[in-house]
Amino acid sequence: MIELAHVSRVVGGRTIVADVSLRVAAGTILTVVGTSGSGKTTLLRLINRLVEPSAGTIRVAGRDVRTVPPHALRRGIGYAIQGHGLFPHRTVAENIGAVPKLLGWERARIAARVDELLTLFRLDPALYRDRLPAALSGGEQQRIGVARALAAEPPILLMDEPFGALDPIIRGRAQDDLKAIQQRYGTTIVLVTHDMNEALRLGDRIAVMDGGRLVQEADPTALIGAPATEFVGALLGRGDRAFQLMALRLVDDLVEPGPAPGAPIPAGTSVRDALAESLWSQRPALPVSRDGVILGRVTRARLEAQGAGP
Ligand SMILES: Nc1ncnc2c1ncn2[C@@H]1O[C@H](COP(=O)(O)OP(=O)(O)OP(=O)(O)O)[C@@H](O)[C@H]1O
Repeated sequence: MIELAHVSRVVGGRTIVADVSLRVAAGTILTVVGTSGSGKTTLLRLINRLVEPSAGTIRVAGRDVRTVPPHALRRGIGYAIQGHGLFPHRTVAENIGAVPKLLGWERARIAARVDELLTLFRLDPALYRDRLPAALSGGEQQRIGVARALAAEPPILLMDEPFGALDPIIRGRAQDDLKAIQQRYGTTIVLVTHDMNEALRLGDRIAVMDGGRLVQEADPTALIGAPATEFVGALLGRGDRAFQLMALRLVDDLVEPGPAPGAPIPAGTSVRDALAESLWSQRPALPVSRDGVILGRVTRARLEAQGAGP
């Protein structure tokens, strides 16, 4: 668990993080959004002691971070940043294996972990293991940066715009991969992003920063349904909120008995994608299947109702 209590950071007389208190429960994802310069990166860097607070207390797994030497603290906290920060003269395998090597892992264990992570990020180990960062695309470098942060299976992962340079398709996949990894290892993640849809999709909870202050911290449905301030509403984009809600919900709970024409959509499809398919294919009801078996149908009326406000 990560706990911030009344944390501030003042630089040159300017308050860049102002009296922030929040908790990130173990095994959950907190996404941090806000305008440029609102203090998001600083908040992240306070957690692994890349910068020190001017006031307040930060606890990681119950320990005040001031009592833990920074290098020891950072061994248990993965850090992935935009621009990835890869070592240019080391291969992909050496980059990913850097922290495990520091921790004294055996070579075979490091090699196995490198291959496991490359596979997880859909990069063929045989093709990528021995390349230098310069021989990778920007998106590949970014994925290696995230793989490196995950290498020693840290219980906590701090991520600063980790998917910023990725195209929308790879970005969507990288988000899915991150969710899968997080669920598999029970990692606690704090992720800074400019992208509200990314924040809603990944966050168990979302923190909204404005001018160094934490203006709201809530789960995605509560944030969309009841933005605390005008600023949060504007950041969400009022015109999108029905669709944002629909993107969070799955068709699975809306399936009813009965027939529907055409190709089925798989269980696990979001309400938003199902509605889009219903509109596009001009079908007022769609069959829903799981593993090739038809479960029933979902009607457009039921899909539409999911976009209603509180
Ligand atoms: N060492 C420093 N000295 C002076 N000002 C700083 C320092 N570090 C950060 N700031 C200022 O503090 C504010 C918050 O910076 P921070 O990087 O945390 O914002 P951010 O929300 O992550 O912004 P962005 O989304 O643009 O990356 C900015 O106005 C920045 O210029």
